[in-house]
Amino acid sequence: MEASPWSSVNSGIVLSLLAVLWTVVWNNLQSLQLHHLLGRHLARHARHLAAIVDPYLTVTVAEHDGGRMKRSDAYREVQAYLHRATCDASAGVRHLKAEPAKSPDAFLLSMGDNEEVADVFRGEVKVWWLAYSTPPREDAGGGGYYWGGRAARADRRFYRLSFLERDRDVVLGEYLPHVRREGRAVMVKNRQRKLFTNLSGDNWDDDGRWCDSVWSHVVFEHPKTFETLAMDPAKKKEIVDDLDAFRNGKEYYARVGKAWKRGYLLHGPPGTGKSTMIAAMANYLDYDIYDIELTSVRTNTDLRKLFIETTSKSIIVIEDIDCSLDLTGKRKNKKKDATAADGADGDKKGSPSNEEEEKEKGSKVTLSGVLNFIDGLWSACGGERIIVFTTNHVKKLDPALIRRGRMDKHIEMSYCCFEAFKFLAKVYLGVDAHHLFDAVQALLREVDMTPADVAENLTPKAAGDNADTCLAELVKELEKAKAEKAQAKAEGKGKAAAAAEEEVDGDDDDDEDEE
Ligand SMILES: Nc1ncnc2c1ncn2[C@@H]1O[C@H](COP(=O)(O)OP(=O)(O)OP(=O)(O)O)[C@@H](O)[C@H]1O
Ligand SMILES: [Mg+2]
Repeated sequence: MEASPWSSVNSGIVLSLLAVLWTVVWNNLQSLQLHHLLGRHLARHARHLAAIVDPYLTVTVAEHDGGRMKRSDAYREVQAYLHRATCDASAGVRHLKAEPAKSPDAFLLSMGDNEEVADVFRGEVKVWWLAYSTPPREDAGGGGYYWGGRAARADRRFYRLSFLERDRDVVLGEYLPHVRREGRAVMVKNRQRKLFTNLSGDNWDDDGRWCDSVWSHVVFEHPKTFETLAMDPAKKKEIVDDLDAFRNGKEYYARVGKAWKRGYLLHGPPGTGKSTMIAAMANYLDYDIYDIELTSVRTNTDLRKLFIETTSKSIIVIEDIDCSLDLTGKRKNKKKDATAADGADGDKKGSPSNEEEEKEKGSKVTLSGVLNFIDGLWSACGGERIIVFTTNHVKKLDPALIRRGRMDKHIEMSYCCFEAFKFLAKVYLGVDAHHLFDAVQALLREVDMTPADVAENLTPKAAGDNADTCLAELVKELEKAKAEKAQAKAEGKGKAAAAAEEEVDGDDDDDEDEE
């Protein structure tokens, strides 16, 4: 049957009328700001319908983009960028999420799920940001795209940007880079320094969600700065200058083709300020600290994972590296095993002993794992990282571990010198000079006392304590230490003499036996 010519004319008219009607309704919706009254939900659907006559484009920013182990920087930057718009009452956001900000009393607020805010760029380009989440992927039972898998089992979160097709070039070419730049600036302003540890595998992430990050953290609030760190002023200046050169060295490192990282080895007796120096460095540079407990790292692969999850502008610390693992031994064993395995007989010589098998059950991190960690290919990821090792026994360490290029700067933290003492006296007691200073200077030449012990003696303990009493106490302690040293020396001499005498006697006996 042939269709009536009227029917096509009629349907054409009806469609045109509907389009006109819709345009009128939509314009009124916007001008009357009805979408506040009707609710965000309705407005969103209205916009989708409007796309029929004036199409919209969208850009989605995922919290974890495919295969990424870390949270996407872009997502965090968008979140930070939208902070102000989110808090603006006129935006009408009703459900907010809060996370700690830099100041102890403040929060960084962001949109809750299904909330939307509008933004205007250059006064003419209007865009809309929607926050939403989707349930976890079906296959997110185990490892997932994030280690351990628990993060993969959490809801997946996104921001969706909608804009008119006619604004495509401005939004993609200018607006989005603007959002990232501004977001980064907000993040820097609100940044709280953090102290990370690998001791616990589980923790709450920045958005208050439980996740399987290899790091857990607390806010880093150590009060020590270079202003309160006692050491030879020239040495201190050298370190501060070195840190400045590193921080400002992005172009230099790129020019010479080196990864933007620097290794420091802090060595010296207990209580000489190695850990304190790390805190002062972090405060000076405004970097996070990642404190690695190496004995809790099971394999070299886990060590690499730890490294990948560290962020730029951070200090990665391994304290007491000599005690952490038998790093020197491992390398030698490996060589020995390899030699044995290569040998023609290839029998029991190459197989590890029971004792070694026991050891293998614990941490399997090897020296080569640590060397790779410091300057392997992975270590170049991210940039702007300082790696610090501390040790009380520098001679115990494998030379490969601390050679220049890996540990670029070796800093010896020594017993308290007179300069450091004067510094502590100023900080703790507020005095630049005192009649007991000469006595302290003379005693410090003869006795080794750590800055930690000097500081302890200079700390007022009772209500009436002042510079006189504290300095007198310090002199007393130094004299006591001097006497003990003299006694130990005398006893040592006595023992050595006795041993020598015994040896002579023994020799006589041997002679007798021989006879
Ligand atoms: N150079 C210093 N200036 C100011 N205070 C210091 C200094 N050295 C140590 N102290 C004080 O002594 C205490 C112990 O210092 P710290 O923990 O840094 O020593 P360390 O060298 O790391 O010791 P260890 O080898 O046992 O880890 C700290 O509380 C710190 O305040
Ligand atoms: Mg320490």
